[in-house]
Amino acid sequence: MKAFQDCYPMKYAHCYGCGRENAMGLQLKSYWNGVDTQAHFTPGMQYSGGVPGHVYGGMIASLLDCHGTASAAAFACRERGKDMTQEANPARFVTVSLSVNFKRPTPQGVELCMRAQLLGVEGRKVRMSLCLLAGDQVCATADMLAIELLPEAP
Ligand SMILES: CCCCCCCCCCCC(=O)SCCNC(=O)CCNC(=O)[C@H](O)C(C)(C)COP(=O)(O)OP(=O)(O)OC[C@H]1O[C@@H](n2cnc3c(N)ncnc32)[C@H](O)[C@@H]1OP(=O)(O)O
Repeated sequence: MKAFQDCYPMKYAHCYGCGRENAMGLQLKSYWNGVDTQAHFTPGMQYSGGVPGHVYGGMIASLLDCHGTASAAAFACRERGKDMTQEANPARFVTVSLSVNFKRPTPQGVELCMRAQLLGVEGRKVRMSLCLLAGDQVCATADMLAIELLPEAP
């Protein structure tokens, strides 16, 4: 299965969190999971928060952010009757609003799962509900609004 991020046009494939062209980045990969989407990632031990053994909150937000923008593109394509992974030049979305609710400490050394659920598509705007799990524990949830870049965007 092809990851959404592997379909990004080259000029938008340099994101620290999910760009396939960023060798120093996290290179997050997102996929369909039924009608929703998901991604998996295990942060390195250097991404600790204030207490050893727990993941830094900025990393949690980054994982939700990058899974969200990729999911926005996939959801919007689907709403338009297309499959993002079959598109030569799919739309690229960016985050304009991300509200993270940290529910409980996120353990280190565990594979994390990020999921996105579509709330609605309105023109260039995609609203989603996201969550981050460690095993079956929901550690964080988020509401996100992503906007489709115009073709003339830099
Ligand atoms: C980034 C460069 C490439 C970068 C490409 C790299 C992609 C990497 C993505 C990785 C994930 C990220 O971290 S993204 C990085 C963090 N995000 C950013 O840097 C985004 C910064 N913002 C922008 O560049 C701009 O605001 C855009 C491109 C998103 C939108 O500008 P625009 O194209 O001129 O569109 P604009 O008319 O302003 O807005 C379109 C519609 O969205 C609504 N809208 C706009 N902002 C908001 C908002 N904060 N909250 C609610 N609604 C909003 C407007 O009311 C309007 O609704 P209506 O009137 O139509 O109803």
